[in-house]
Amino acid sequence: MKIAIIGAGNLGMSIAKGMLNSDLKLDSLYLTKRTISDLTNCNFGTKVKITANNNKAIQNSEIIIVAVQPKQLKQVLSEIKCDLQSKHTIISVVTGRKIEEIESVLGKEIAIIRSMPNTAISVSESMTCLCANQKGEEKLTSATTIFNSLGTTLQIDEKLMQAATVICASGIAFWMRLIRATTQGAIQLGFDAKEAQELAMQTCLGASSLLVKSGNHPEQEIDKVTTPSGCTIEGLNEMEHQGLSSSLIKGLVTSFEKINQI
Ligand SMILES: NC(=O)C1=CN([C@@H]2O[C@H](COP(=O)(O)OP(=O)(O)OC[C@H]3O[C@@H](n4cnc5c(N)ncnc54)[C@H](OP(=O)(O)O)[C@@H]3O)[C@@H](O)[C@H]2O)C=CC1
Ligand SMILES: O=C(O)[C@@H]1CCC=N1
Repeated sequence: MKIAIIGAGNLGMSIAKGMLNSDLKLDSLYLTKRTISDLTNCNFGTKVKITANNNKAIQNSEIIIVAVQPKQLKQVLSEIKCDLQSKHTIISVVTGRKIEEIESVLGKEIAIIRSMPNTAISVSESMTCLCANQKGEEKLTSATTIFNSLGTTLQIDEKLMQAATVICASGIAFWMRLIRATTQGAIQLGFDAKEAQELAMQTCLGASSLLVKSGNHPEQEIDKVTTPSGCTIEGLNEMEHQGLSSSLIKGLVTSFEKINQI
C-alpha cells in the first residue's frame, strides 16, 4: 500500500502511528505539512517519508488521506488536483466539508471517500464512519479494510457525517472529561491521583466491554448493579437530579449545532 497523509497534525499523526503499529502492508507512507521541522526528529523507519511537497507525496502514493483544517482544504485540493489520476483514492477526514464541495474542485471522476475516525486510531481503537461519492463506492471496501485494521467501522449516509463527528471524534474529549471527573471523585474519596485514574480508566473500559461483548442495553447492566436501597441507585439518582443525562445530550446537540457552522 502506498499512502500519503496530507496534513500531519493531531489527527494525521494519530492515523500514521496507528498504521505503523498495525498489520497493514505499507510500501510507503508520506507525511506532509508545511513546517516539517517538528517531524524531522521522529524516527519512523525507512518507509516513512516526511516532506512539505504535497505534489511529490501524491505522485508516489495511491491512497491520499487529507487531514488539514476545514479552512485549509480548498487550497490543498487545488494544489494537488493536477497530480491526481484514476489510481488515486482521496480519503478526507476534514470536518464538515461535504463530498460535493470536494468534487467541486476535483471533479466527479476521482474516487472520494469521507471518513471520520477519532484519535484512538493511534492505538487501533477508532470508531470510524465512512461514506463515498459514486466513483468512490468501488474503493469503499479497501478503505473499510484499512480502517477496520485500526478499530471498528460503520458505513453511513453522508447526511449523518456531522452527527458521527460529534459522537465519535469529539466524543473522545467528552469521554475523557467523564473519566477525569471520576478520577477527581476518587481522589476526594481517598485514592491518590495515579490510583484514582487507574480505577476510572479500567472501570470505563469494563463498562464498555460489557456492552460490546454481551450486546446488552446499558439499563440491563445497570439493573444488575443497583442493589435495592443500595448505594448505586442513590448515587445514580442524585446524578440524574443534577442533570447528568440531560447535560450530556445538550452538550452533544450544542456541538452538533456548531459543526453545522464550520
Ligand atoms: N483532532 C481530532 O481529534 C479530529 C480532527 N478531525 C479533523 O481533521 C482535520 C485535522 O485536524 P487536526 O489534526 O486536529 O488539525 P491540526 O491543525 O493539528 O493538523 C492540520 C495539519 O495540516 C497541516 N497543513 C496545513 N496546511 C497544509 C498544506 N497546505 N499542506 C500540507 N499540510 C498542511 C498543518 O501543518 P503546517 O501548518 O505545518 O502545514 C497541520 O499539521 C480537521 O479538519 C479536523 O476537523 C476529525 C476528527 C478528529
Ligand atoms: O473540534 C473539532 O472541530 C474537531 C472535529 C472533531 C474533533 N475535532
